Amino acid sequence: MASSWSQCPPFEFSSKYYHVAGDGGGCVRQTSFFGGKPVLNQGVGYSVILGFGAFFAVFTSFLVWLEKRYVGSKHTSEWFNTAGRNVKTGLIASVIVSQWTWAATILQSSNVAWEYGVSGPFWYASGATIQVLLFGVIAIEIKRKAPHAHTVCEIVKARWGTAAHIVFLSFCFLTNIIVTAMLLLGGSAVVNALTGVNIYAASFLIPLGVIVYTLAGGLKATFLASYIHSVIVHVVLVIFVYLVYIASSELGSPSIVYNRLVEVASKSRICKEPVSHHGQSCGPASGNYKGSYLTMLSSGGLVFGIINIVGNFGTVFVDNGYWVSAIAARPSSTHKGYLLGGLVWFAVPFSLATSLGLGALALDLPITESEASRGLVPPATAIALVGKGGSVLLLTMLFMAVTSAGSSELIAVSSLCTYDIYRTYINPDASGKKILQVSRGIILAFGCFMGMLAVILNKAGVSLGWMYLAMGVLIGSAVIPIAFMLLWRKANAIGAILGATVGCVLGIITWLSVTKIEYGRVNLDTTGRNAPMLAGNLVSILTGGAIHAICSFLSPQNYDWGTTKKITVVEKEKSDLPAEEYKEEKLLRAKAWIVKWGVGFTVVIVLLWPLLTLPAGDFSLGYFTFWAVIAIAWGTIGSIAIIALPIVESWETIKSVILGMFTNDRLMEKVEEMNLRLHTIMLAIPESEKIYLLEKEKAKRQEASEQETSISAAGQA
Ligand SMILES: NC(N)=O
Repeated sequence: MASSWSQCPPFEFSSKYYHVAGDGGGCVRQTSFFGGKPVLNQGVGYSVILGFGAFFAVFTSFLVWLEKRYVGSKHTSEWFNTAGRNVKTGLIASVIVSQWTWAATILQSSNVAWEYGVSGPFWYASGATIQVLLFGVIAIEIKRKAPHAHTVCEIVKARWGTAAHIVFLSFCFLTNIIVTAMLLLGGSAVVNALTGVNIYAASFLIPLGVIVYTLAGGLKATFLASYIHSVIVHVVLVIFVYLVYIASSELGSPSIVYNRLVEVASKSRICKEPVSHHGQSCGPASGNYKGSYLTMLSSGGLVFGIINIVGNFGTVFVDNGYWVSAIAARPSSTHKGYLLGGLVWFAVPFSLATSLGLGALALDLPITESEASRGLVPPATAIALVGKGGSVLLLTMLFMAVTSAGSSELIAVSSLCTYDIYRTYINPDASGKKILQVSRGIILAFGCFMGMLAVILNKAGVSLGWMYLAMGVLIGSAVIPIAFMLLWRKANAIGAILGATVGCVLGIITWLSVTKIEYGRVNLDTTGRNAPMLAGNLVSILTGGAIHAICSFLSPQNYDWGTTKKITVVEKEKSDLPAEEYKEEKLLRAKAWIVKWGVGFTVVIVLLWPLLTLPAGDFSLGYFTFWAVIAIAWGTIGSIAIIALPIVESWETIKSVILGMFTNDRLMEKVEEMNLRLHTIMLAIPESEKIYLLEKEKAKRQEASEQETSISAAGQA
């Protein structure tokens, strides 16, 4: 610790980031953390991008083949786009977690921790969890009111007609483009900063492996890959959380982190040039109670929280990916999958940013505003704590997040193009084979487009942080109309169209006007500030909903979901699902369950929890330790649940695949052929089935009585 503030370095623990100027210019802080120099060589960068990409392409395609070979799934267009509508709770939860874990979840959450302190990770996590919990209600309504739909826009068209279909299709595509852009902006910036791989090359190469496995296996492939990605993300998450709060020699306990956070935010700290530079963290946090990083009383944190809530409603409710996952879920698993997925996902930004984001402040790293906005806070902390190993871990985690969320975006766009454009407007009688061909063509085309988009945005200087705040202004207006579609029978088409379009235009006008009034000029920097973003986000979502509500009250539709129930499947197949899965009473019970728990947890995490923290003001050491323990426990328990549950639930399938793999293939073929012959014989002779069942029963009884005899003989001996 420094004995005096004028001393250089100001803190011994961060001495390597300061030096004394030779010309008597005093204490000088390093001007940036990365200084434009990568810590890893380009070979590591290409190995991660291409190596993991190739590995997942081969491995996931292999898993899909195993499923086809030993479980007997038929690879029809329905299977490709809906995964058989039979996916269980654990896998759905893991899919939700990996689909919702973006580059921003890992990077931007730590950026807001670095800006606002403890409130940043909290508002990031709570402000983006509630949408998933509440979407559970929509997911059950899909099962009740549009059980054969493939996309959200099919439901829009069935209920509100062609004009609304075109409007909402545009909003859905815009959402996919925004999310994809953020994935690649974050992914390419970190790969470039850590390894020096050209940012444009990274933008094109990251989606490559994803395209291959999504092409090969469709939705099921992305689900299987998502599970593996989730496992890796959670293992790395736990490693980082334990490093910061338990194991690292640089930090290693909540009390060290706490004391350092108090020291770096001290009012008496000198923050003039060159002891610190503009945009680096130094001294009290502006807008926070007593300038402390250890308080929930942060105006910046709260404003970010509100923007975050609005924007993320858009990227869940208007992203076809979440509709596709709900459609793929087994009806009895849907609501539980979304609740579990949401609660486990909370840990990713909360636990990770409470560790790596606060860690960056506690280590007094010389990160610049521009580095933070590009998502470089967590890699900086990872490097400061464990050197190159840390950067490889973070790179791996980020690659998993980008590729699994990217594959979900590919499927979301492909199903929209296939069912809502091709099957609706071009070839309504398309066969399953044709649908499959088109789905694959779109995946390839959108995959290439993803790369080009990232290049354009990187060239335009758009950062991940800017895009993250702007998303709600652009798509927020479509959220309430889309929710009304399945929840409110009075909601009419004209209100939905006006709400979404006028809300969006008003949101953009407000955003740019507030920027001009507040800062005098409109550019990427000023439009990215909190006040204009807050105004634009709120106007967009609220006017969208208000316009739709007013129009619907004036001219209610009084809809009975008759046309949405008539949406047809392409290939009619015998489903493995028992008919009672779709029984109305069962689905109503599931709806009541998710309303209770989804709304309950929403109230707890966006109202109760923050309100209860207010009396704490500036956290004491004990309070912060409790906070850190929650972050550690949530991260650990969530990780165990998301890793173990899908395996436990699918254990029978895994066993039969393993058995199949280790049994002679030719033998399996013979058994299958014999089975087919016997089946044909039984069909031809109806009594044979009855005789077979009687014989089976007789054999069972005989076996049981033989066992009893041998047990009593053993007892007598
Ligand atoms: N998925 C998000 N908002 O990180």
